[in-house]
Amino acid sequence: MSERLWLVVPAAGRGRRMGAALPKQYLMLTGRPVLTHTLARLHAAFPEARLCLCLDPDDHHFDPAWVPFTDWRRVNGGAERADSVANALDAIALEADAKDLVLVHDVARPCVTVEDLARLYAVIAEDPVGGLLAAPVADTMKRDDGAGRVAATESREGLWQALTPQGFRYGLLRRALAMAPGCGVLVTDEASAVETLGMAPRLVAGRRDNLKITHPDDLALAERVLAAQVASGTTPPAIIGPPVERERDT
Ligand SMILES: Nc1ccn([C@@H]2O[C@H](COP(=O)(O)OP(=O)(O)OP(=O)(O)O)[C@@H](O)[C@H]2O)c(=O)n1
Ligand SMILES: C[C@](O)(CO)[C@H](O)COP(=O)(O)O
Repeated sequence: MSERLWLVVPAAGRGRRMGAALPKQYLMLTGRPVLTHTLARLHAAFPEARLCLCLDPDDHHFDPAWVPFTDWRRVNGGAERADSVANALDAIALEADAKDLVLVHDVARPCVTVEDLARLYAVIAEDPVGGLLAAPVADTMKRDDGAGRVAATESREGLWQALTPQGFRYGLLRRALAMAPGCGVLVTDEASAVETLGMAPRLVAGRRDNLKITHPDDLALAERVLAAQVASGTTPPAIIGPPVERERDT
Protein backbone atom coordinates (compact mmCIF):
# COMPACT_ATOMS: atom_id res chain seq x y z
CA MET A 1 0.00 0.00 0.00
CA SER A 2 1.46 3.39 -0.92
CA GLU A 3 -0.47 5.58 1.53
CA ARG A 4 -0.60 4.70 5.22
CA LEU A 5 -3.61 3.16 6.89
CA TRP A 6 -4.87 4.57 10.18
CA LEU A 7 -7.46 2.82 12.30
CA VAL A 8 -9.59 4.95 14.62
CA VAL A 9 -11.56 3.03 17.22
CA PRO A 10 -14.01 5.18 19.16
CA ALA A 11 -14.23 3.49 22.57
CA ALA A 12 -15.08 6.40 24.84
CA GLY A 13 -18.81 5.68 25.16
CA ARG A 14 -20.43 4.99 28.52
CA GLY A 15 -22.88 2.33 27.32
CA ARG A 16 -25.93 4.02 28.84
CA ARG A 17 -28.42 1.89 26.90
CA MET A 18 -26.64 -1.24 28.08
CA GLY A 19 -27.09 -0.09 31.67
CA ALA A 20 -24.27 -2.30 33.00
CA ALA A 21 -21.82 -1.54 35.81
CA LEU A 22 -18.99 -1.26 33.23
CA PRO A 23 -18.96 0.47 29.83
CA LYS A 24 -20.00 -2.20 27.31
CA GLN A 25 -16.53 -2.38 25.70
CA TYR A 26 -15.32 -4.00 28.94
CA LEU A 27 -18.12 -6.53 29.34
CA MET A 28 -17.11 -10.14 28.85
CA LEU A 29 -17.84 -11.83 25.53
CA THR A 30 -16.72 -15.49 25.36
CA GLY A 31 -14.44 -14.81 28.33
CA ARG A 32 -12.74 -11.72 26.91
CA PRO A 33 -13.61 -8.02 27.07
CA VAL A 34 -15.53 -6.86 23.98
CA LEU A 35 -12.71 -4.43 23.16
CA THR A 36 -10.20 -7.28 22.78
CA HIS A 37 -12.36 -9.01 20.16
CA THR A 38 -12.71 -5.83 18.13
CA LEU A 39 -8.99 -5.05 18.22
CA ALA A 40 -8.06 -8.67 17.40
CA ARG A 41 -10.17 -8.62 14.25
CA LEU A 42 -8.80 -5.28 13.09
CA HIS A 43 -5.28 -6.52 13.74
CA ALA A 44 -5.87 -9.78 11.86
CA ALA A 45 -6.97 -7.78 8.82
CA PHE A 46 -4.47 -4.90 9.07
CA PRO A 47 -1.46 -5.91 11.21
CA GLU A 48 0.68 -3.01 9.97
CA ALA A 49 -1.90 -0.26 10.48
CA ARG A 50 -1.53 2.53 13.02
CA LEU A 51 -4.20 2.60 15.68
CA CYS A 52 -5.82 5.52 17.54
CA LEU A 53 -7.91 4.25 20.41
CA CYS A 54 -10.33 6.87 21.78
CA LEU A 55 -10.93 6.35 25.48
CA ASP A 56 -12.63 8.34 28.18
CA PRO A 57 -9.91 10.30 30.01
CA ASP A 58 -11.19 8.83 33.31
CA ASP A 59 -11.29 5.25 32.00
CA HIS A 60 -9.56 3.00 34.56
CA HIS A 61 -10.77 -0.30 33.09
CA PHE A 62 -8.48 -0.29 30.06
CA ASP A 63 -5.36 -2.46 30.02
CA PRO A 64 -2.71 -1.60 27.36
CA ALA A 65 -1.77 -5.31 27.27
CA TRP A 66 -4.99 -5.86 25.31
CA VAL A 67 -3.72 -3.92 22.28
CA PRO A 68 -2.16 -6.20 19.63
CA PHE A 69 -0.81 -3.34 17.44
CA THR A 70 2.78 -2.18 17.72
CA ASP A 71 2.02 1.38 16.54
CA TRP A 72 -0.83 2.72 18.60
CA ARG A 73 -1.80 5.65 20.77
CA ARG A 74 -4.48 6.48 23.30
CA VAL A 75 -6.54 9.57 22.52
CA ASN A 76 -9.05 11.28 24.79
CA GLY A 77 -12.65 10.76 23.74
CA GLY A 78 -15.04 13.69 23.39
CA ALA A 79 -18.64 14.38 24.36
CA GLU A 80 -20.09 12.59 21.32
CA ARG A 81 -18.78 9.84 19.05
CA ALA A 82 -17.94 12.39 16.34
CA ASP A 83 -15.91 14.42 18.87
CA SER A 84 -13.92 11.32 19.79
CA VAL A 85 -13.12 10.64 16.13
CA ALA A 86 -12.23 14.32 15.54
CA ASN A 87 -9.87 14.20 18.55
CA ALA A 88 -8.13 11.19 17.03
CA LEU A 89 -7.65 12.97 13.71
CA ASP A 90 -6.28 16.03 15.52
CA ALA A 91 -3.88 13.82 17.49
CA ILE A 92 -2.22 12.48 14.35
CA ALA A 93 -2.21 15.75 12.41
CA LEU A 94 1.59 16.04 12.39
CA GLU A 95 2.07 12.49 11.11
CA ALA A 96 -0.83 11.86 8.77
CA ASP A 97 -0.88 12.81 5.13
CA ALA A 98 -4.09 14.12 3.57
CA LYS A 99 -4.16 11.08 1.29
CA ASP A 100 -3.76 8.49 4.04
CA LEU A 101 -6.75 6.21 4.51
CA VAL A 102 -8.58 6.27 7.82
CA LEU A 103 -10.91 3.44 8.82
CA VAL A 104 -13.18 4.23 11.76
CA HIS A 105 -14.67 1.23 13.56
CA ASP A 106 -16.91 1.17 16.65
CA VAL A 107 -15.38 -0.78 19.54
CA ALA A 108 -18.93 -2.04 20.09
CA ARG A 109 -18.88 -4.05 16.83
CA PRO A 110 -16.73 -7.06 17.77
CA CYS A 111 -18.24 -9.43 15.17
CA VAL A 112 -16.91 -7.70 12.05
CA THR A 113 -15.17 -10.29 9.87
CA VAL A 114 -11.69 -10.04 8.41
CA GLU A 115 -13.24 -10.70 5.01
CA ASP A 116 -15.57 -7.66 5.28
CA LEU A 117 -12.70 -5.51 6.53
CA ALA A 118 -10.52 -6.50 3.58
CA ARG A 119 -13.33 -5.99 1.08
CA LEU A 120 -14.18 -2.53 2.38
CA TYR A 121 -10.52 -1.56 2.30
CA ALA A 122 -10.13 -2.74 -1.30
CA VAL A 123 -13.13 -0.67 -2.40
CA ILE A 124 -12.35 2.57 -0.61
CA ALA A 125 -8.67 2.50 -1.53
CA GLU A 126 -9.81 2.99 -5.14
CA ASP A 127 -12.82 5.24 -4.51
CA PRO A 128 -12.53 9.03 -4.89
CA VAL A 129 -14.85 9.65 -1.90
CA GLY A 130 -14.59 6.63 0.40
CA GLY A 131 -17.38 4.59 1.91
CA LEU A 132 -18.82 2.34 4.55
CA LEU A 133 -20.01 -1.15 5.25
CA ALA A 134 -23.80 -1.19 5.17
CA ALA A 135 -26.71 -3.62 4.87
CA PRO A 136 -29.97 -3.14 2.96
CA VAL A 137 -32.93 -2.72 5.32
CA ALA A 138 -34.76 -6.05 5.47
CA ASP A 139 -37.88 -5.25 7.50
CA THR A 140 -41.01 -3.17 6.90
CA MET A 141 -40.44 0.26 8.41
CA LYS A 142 -43.05 1.90 10.67
CA ARG A 143 -43.05 5.47 11.90
CA ASP A 144 -44.69 5.93 15.29
CA ASP A 145 -47.11 8.67 16.26
CA GLY A 146 -45.32 9.38 19.53
CA ALA A 147 -48.03 7.55 21.47
CA GLY A 148 -47.17 3.95 20.68
CA ARG A 149 -49.22 3.60 17.51
CA VAL A 150 -48.31 3.49 13.85
CA ALA A 151 -48.50 6.85 12.13
CA ALA A 152 -47.22 5.59 8.78
CA THR A 153 -45.51 2.76 6.97
CA GLU A 154 -42.36 4.10 5.35
CA SER A 155 -40.87 2.79 2.15
CA ARG A 156 -37.70 0.77 2.72
CA GLU A 157 -36.82 1.11 -0.94
CA GLY A 158 -33.20 2.18 -1.17
CA LEU A 159 -32.67 2.25 2.62
CA TRP A 160 -29.47 0.82 4.11
CA GLN A 161 -28.34 0.37 7.69
CA ALA A 162 -24.99 2.06 8.25
CA LEU A 163 -22.38 -0.23 9.80
CA THR A 164 -18.70 0.30 10.49
CA PRO A 165 -15.91 0.50 9.50
CA GLN A 166 -16.33 3.66 7.50
CA GLY A 167 -13.27 4.75 5.57
CA PHE A 168 -12.16 8.03 4.04
CA ARG A 169 -8.97 9.91 3.21
CA TYR A 170 -7.55 11.71 6.22
CA GLY A 171 -7.80 15.22 4.73
CA LEU A 172 -11.40 14.80 3.58
CA LEU A 173 -12.61 13.27 6.83
CA ARG A 174 -10.95 15.90 9.01
CA ARG A 175 -12.46 18.68 6.92
CA ALA A 176 -15.90 17.04 6.98
CA LEU A 177 -15.93 16.55 10.75
CA ALA A 178 -14.78 20.14 11.28
CA MET A 179 -17.47 21.58 8.97
CA ALA A 180 -20.43 19.32 9.83
CA PRO A 181 -21.46 20.93 13.14
CA GLY A 182 -21.97 24.24 11.32
CA CYS A 183 -24.37 22.56 8.89
CA GLY A 184 -26.87 21.75 11.65
CA VAL A 185 -26.75 18.05 10.77
CA LEU A 186 -26.73 15.30 13.38
CA VAL A 187 -23.44 13.54 12.71
CA THR A 188 -23.79 9.98 13.99
CA ASP A 189 -21.27 8.48 11.59
CA GLU A 190 -18.36 9.57 9.38
CA ALA A 191 -20.41 9.21 6.20
CA SER A 192 -22.99 11.75 7.37
CA ALA A 193 -20.19 14.27 7.93
CA VAL A 194 -18.81 13.65 4.42
CA GLU A 195 -22.33 13.96 2.98
CA THR A 196 -22.54 17.53 4.32
CA LEU A 197 -19.73 18.37 1.86
CA GLY A 198 -22.03 17.29 -0.98
CA MET A 199 -20.22 14.00 -1.52
CA ALA A 200 -21.74 10.53 -1.86
CA PRO A 201 -19.91 7.83 0.10
CA ARG A 202 -19.86 4.36 -1.44
CA LEU A 203 -22.15 1.72 0.14
CA VAL A 204 -20.28 -1.58 0.48
CA ALA A 205 -22.58 -4.49 1.32
CA GLY A 206 -21.50 -6.01 4.62
CA ARG A 207 -22.61 -8.92 6.77
CA ARG A 208 -25.69 -8.39 8.91
CA ASP A 209 -24.02 -10.11 11.84
CA ASN A 210 -21.67 -7.11 12.23
CA LEU A 211 -23.99 -5.96 14.98
CA LYS A 212 -23.41 -3.09 17.37
CA ILE A 213 -23.68 -4.18 20.99
CA THR A 214 -26.11 -1.60 22.31
CA HIS A 215 -28.78 -3.20 24.52
CA PRO A 216 -28.39 -5.99 27.13
CA ASP A 217 -29.70 -8.73 24.79
CA ASP A 218 -27.00 -7.92 22.23
CA LEU A 219 -24.24 -9.49 24.31
CA ALA A 220 -25.76 -12.98 24.14
CA LEU A 221 -26.54 -12.44 20.47
CA ALA A 222 -22.91 -11.49 19.80
CA GLU A 223 -21.73 -14.67 21.57
CA ARG A 224 -23.91 -16.72 19.25
CA VAL A 225 -22.61 -14.83 16.22
CA LEU A 226 -18.98 -15.48 17.21
CA ALA A 227 -19.71 -19.18 17.76
CA ALA A 228 -21.47 -19.43 14.39
CA GLN A 229 -18.60 -17.65 12.64
CA VAL A 230 -16.11 -20.13 14.08
CA ALA A 231 -18.34 -23.11 13.28
CA SER A 232 -18.75 -21.97 9.67
CA GLY A 233 -15.02 -21.31 9.25
CA THR A 234 -15.58 -17.57 8.70
CA THR A 235 -13.40 -16.76 11.70
CA PRO A 236 -10.47 -18.94 12.81
CA PRO A 237 -10.65 -19.77 16.56
CA ALA A 238 -7.24 -18.09 16.96
CA ILE A 239 -8.84 -14.70 16.31
CA ILE A 240 -11.32 -15.29 19.12
CA GLY A 241 -8.42 -16.27 21.39
CA PRO A 242 -8.41 -17.74 24.89
CA PRO A 243 -10.14 -16.09 27.87
CA VAL A 244 -8.12 -13.26 29.41
CA GLU A 245 -7.65 -12.26 33.02
CA ARG A 246 -8.99 -8.85 33.92
CA GLU A 247 -7.19 -7.50 36.95
CA ARG A 248 -7.87 -3.80 37.05
CA ASP A 249 -11.55 -3.77 37.95
CA THR A 250 -11.89 -7.03 39.85
N1 LIG B 1 -18.50 10.18 23.29
C1 LIG B 1 -18.42 8.99 22.68
C2 LIG B 1 -19.59 8.21 22.45
C3 LIG B 1 -19.46 6.98 21.84
N2 LIG B 1 -18.23 6.54 21.47
C4 LIG B 1 -18.08 5.23 20.82
O1 LIG B 1 -18.86 5.20 19.64
C5 LIG B 1 -19.32 3.89 19.37
C6 LIG B 1 -20.81 3.83 19.06
O2 LIG B 1 -21.54 4.44 20.12
P1 LIG B 1 -22.69 3.79 20.98
O3 LIG B 1 -23.04 2.45 20.53
O4 LIG B 1 -23.76 4.81 21.10
O5 LIG B 1 -21.93 3.59 22.38
P2 LIG B 1 -22.16 4.27 23.77
O6 LIG B 1 -22.07 5.75 23.63
O7 LIG B 1 -21.20 3.62 24.68
O8 LIG B 1 -23.64 3.79 24.12
P3 LIG B 1 -24.87 4.63 24.66
O9 LIG B 1 -25.22 5.60 23.54
O10 LIG B 1 -25.92 3.62 24.93
O11 LIG B 1 -24.41 5.35 25.90
C7 LIG B 1 -18.96 3.04 20.59
O12 LIG B 1 -17.87 2.25 20.18
C8 LIG B 1 -18.60 4.06 21.64
O13 LIG B 1 -17.61 3.62 22.58
C9 LIG B 1 -17.09 7.32 21.68
O14 LIG B 1 -15.98 6.93 21.35
N3 LIG B 1 -17.22 8.55 22.27
C1 LIG C 1 -21.65 4.71 13.50
C2 LIG C 1 -22.79 3.77 13.74
O1 LIG C 1 -22.32 2.53 14.22
C3 LIG C 1 -23.47 3.51 12.42
O2 LIG C 1 -24.56 2.67 12.59
C4 LIG C 1 -23.77 4.31 14.75
O3 LIG C 1 -24.44 5.41 14.25
C5 LIG C 1 -23.11 4.66 16.08
O4 LIG C 1 -23.98 4.52 17.13
P1 LIG C 1 -24.92 5.68 17.72
O5 LIG C 1 -25.88 4.99 18.61
O6 LIG C 1 -25.60 6.35 16.56
O7 LIG C 1 -23.96 6.57 18.45
